Amino acid sequence: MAEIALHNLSKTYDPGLFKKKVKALKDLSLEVAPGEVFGLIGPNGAGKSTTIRLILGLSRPDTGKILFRGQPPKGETIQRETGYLPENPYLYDHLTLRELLAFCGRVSGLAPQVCAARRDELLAKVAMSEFQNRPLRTFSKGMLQRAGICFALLHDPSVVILDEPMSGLDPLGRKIVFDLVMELKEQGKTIFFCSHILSDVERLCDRIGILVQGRLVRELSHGELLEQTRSEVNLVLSPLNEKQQAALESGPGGLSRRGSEIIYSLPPEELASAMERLSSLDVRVLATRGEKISLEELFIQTIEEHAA
Ligand SMILES: Nc1ncnc2c1ncn2[C@@H]1O[C@H](COP(=O)(O)OP(=O)(O)OP(=O)(O)O)[C@@H](O)[C@H]1O
Repeated sequence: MAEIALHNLSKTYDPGLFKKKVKALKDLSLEVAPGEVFGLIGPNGAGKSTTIRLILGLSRPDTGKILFRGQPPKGETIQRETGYLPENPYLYDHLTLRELLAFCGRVSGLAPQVCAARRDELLAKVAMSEFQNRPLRTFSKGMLQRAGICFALLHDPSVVILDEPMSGLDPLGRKIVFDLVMELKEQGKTIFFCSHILSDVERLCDRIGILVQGRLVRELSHGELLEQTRSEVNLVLSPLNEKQQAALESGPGGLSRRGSEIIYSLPPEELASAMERLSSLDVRVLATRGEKISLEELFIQTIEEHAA
């Protein structure tokens, strides 16, 4: 049974009189299995945070349903079972980090000794032990992010939902959080996260969904991603006439357009014969691109294909 199942969710925001309604999600369906790491990626405004808010019951869908372990989620189940890091954690400014975590432990019903042990462990992991007695209003963006991570994980939730966990972190902070998420994955936690840092998504996720303008336009398992991003030579070609295009389309490799560029993609072993074919067709190669399609390129291709 799926840990989280979203069935045909739609969500429209109505910003008020004379303002255009925003269709943030359109018929979104996806499932996250227990112990799976699911990465939802998409351009700004694609609907990622909206999806998270719906999963957590912080906002209601217009249509569709959400199931948590096969049941409509109840507030206390979500609170107990999930840990949530929002995109911009809003934490109580006047508390110190230590006070915040003590408060969080009490609300979650943790015994004081358990809470103290979890607090010390998490603070050490995100390298924040030395700042625990400082009020949160004195924290930088990256420090708040690390504090938010401790807040989300203190009660040892089985499902972890992270909205841009690397936001505002320096390279060392990013590595710390990356390692922490990897550790959660190894512990078998179910993780749902959104990030614009695609190299992290690629390394951490068992499955990736690409959201464009509120629609899930592509879903890939890690294996499918490796297959998609296998080695490939991308040649940027001079403009093609119909005859040249037809000749190239009938041979190995694929033609696609990226912006104004015409790209001819083929496996490296086909390169020599392709160059001969291009020369005989009088097609010029303007540039040769990276030999591996990165998730970044796949992401941009997908957005260009689906953006209206
Ligand atoms: N409370 C709101 N009222 C009106 N429109 C909203 C509201 N919240 C989000 N939106 C709109 O819904 C769409 C989806 O927003 P959402 O925050 O889910 O996108 P996102 O994918 O998380 O973007 P980002 O990557 O920039 O964080 C956007 O067009 C946004 O402007």
